[in-house]
Amino acid sequence: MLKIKDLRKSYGTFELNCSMEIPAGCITGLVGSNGAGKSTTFKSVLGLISIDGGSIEVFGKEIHTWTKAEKQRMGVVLANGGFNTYLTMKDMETVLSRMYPRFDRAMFREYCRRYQLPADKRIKEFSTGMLAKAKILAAITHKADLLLLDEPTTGLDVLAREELLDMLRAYMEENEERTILISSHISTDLEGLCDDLYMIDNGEIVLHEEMDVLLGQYGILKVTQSQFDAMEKQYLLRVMKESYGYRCLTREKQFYMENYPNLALEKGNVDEVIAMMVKGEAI
Ligand SMILES: Nc1ncnc2c1ncn2[C@@H]1O[C@H](COP(=O)(O)OP(=O)(O)OP(=O)(O)O)[C@@H](O)[C@H]1O
Repeated sequence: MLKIKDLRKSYGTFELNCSMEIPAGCITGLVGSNGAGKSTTFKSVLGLISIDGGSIEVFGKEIHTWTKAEKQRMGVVLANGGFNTYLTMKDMETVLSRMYPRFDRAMFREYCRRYQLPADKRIKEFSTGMLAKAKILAAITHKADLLLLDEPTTGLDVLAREELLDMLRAYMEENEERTILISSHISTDLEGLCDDLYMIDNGEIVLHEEMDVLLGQYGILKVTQSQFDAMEKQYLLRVMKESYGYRCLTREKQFYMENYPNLALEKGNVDEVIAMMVKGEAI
């Protein structure tokens, strides 16, 4: 559905260099800290910035060959901008219905009602959470095949985030070919939503893993110096020195559970895996 190959973009000392494949029918997450390159990746895919190299293919076509038809098949939320806040939701309904043949007016109105988004108030007067919801509505109500969502949950409280994630799940269930690429720095959002996860750090993809594998097979070992010296290290991805000895990230939790039952082993969540991938040393 979306293929990014050796995408390069430099801003001064920052260099983005990434490859990703987003398969149809999947929700893929892109997680990374502030300034890691998430928005730059999204803007590149959308052709909003010029790139320094690499190729980007959506629906089997390179971005420079896209026509209106390809653009209409995408729904987008940008972290910053990309949204005319002088409009009201009523104006937005008119704009979207003109832009997109598949715009679902009934769905738009139903969600405006459910989210208590007033029809006649300018969007620039909305609260942060209301704006986030309005952006999502604009992205999903034209039945897009591919959603590109850059930090869509920013500014939402816990309940509103859950609502939004449920909305995305429902969106996927309507058609099994639908595809989402979503970025967030709230990893719990991605844990419960995504099938696949990319981690980006300082412009580079440092990990690509299926979510089930990440949550099921990754583990954090906390070991003393002597335990570390004695243990098998071939299944360790990263190691970090700690006051008690070492913290180690493994992708083979089961191996250590079976062979070293006395070692302290924790299930790794996405945040811990990210921290280890970024701050730990490769072994
Ligand atoms: N227009 C620009 N001009 C100069 N530097 C830029 C520009 N846009 C982005 N950058 C730089 O590129 C790097 C990556 O920024 P980007 O916005 O892609 O990160 P991000 O992962 O989306 O971060 P955040 O989570 O904070 O939104 C940063 O160092 C940023 O300062």
